[in-house]
Amino acid sequence: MDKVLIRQLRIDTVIGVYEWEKKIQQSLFLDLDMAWDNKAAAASDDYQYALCYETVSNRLTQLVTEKPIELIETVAERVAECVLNEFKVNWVKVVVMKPGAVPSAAAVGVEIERSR
Ligand SMILES: Nc1nc2c(c(=O)[nH]1)N=C([C@H](O)[C@@H](O)CO)CN2
Repeated sequence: MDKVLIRQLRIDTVIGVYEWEKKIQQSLFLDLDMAWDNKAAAASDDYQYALCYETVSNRLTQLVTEKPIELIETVAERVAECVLNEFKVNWVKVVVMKPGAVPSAAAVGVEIERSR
């Protein structure tokens, strides 16, 4: 299966369940695997057939920062829903990592796969 990938997309936003977290911005890091047939884009060398990782990244940054969210599970679900519905992707894997949330861990996170 062909894919378009986004790695370590940093999004600074209000995220967390605790009161102190609602007053600060923290970084999330997103990895996305998006099923996409890359043959047409490669054969034609034409951008119109490509799934634009820049457009997706910008949209996801807007989506995640538009209002405070408590759980990273919610972030992952909203991101997956957006990619499936707005970009006509049929399958997506989303990893959301929150570095620093557990001081003794490099990062903690969630991973989901969704399809339509
Ligand atoms: N499964 C989850 N567990 C926790 C979350 C979360 O989003 N998903 N969030 C927190 C706190 O916000 C934490 O990150 C503060 O350090 C705790 N557990």
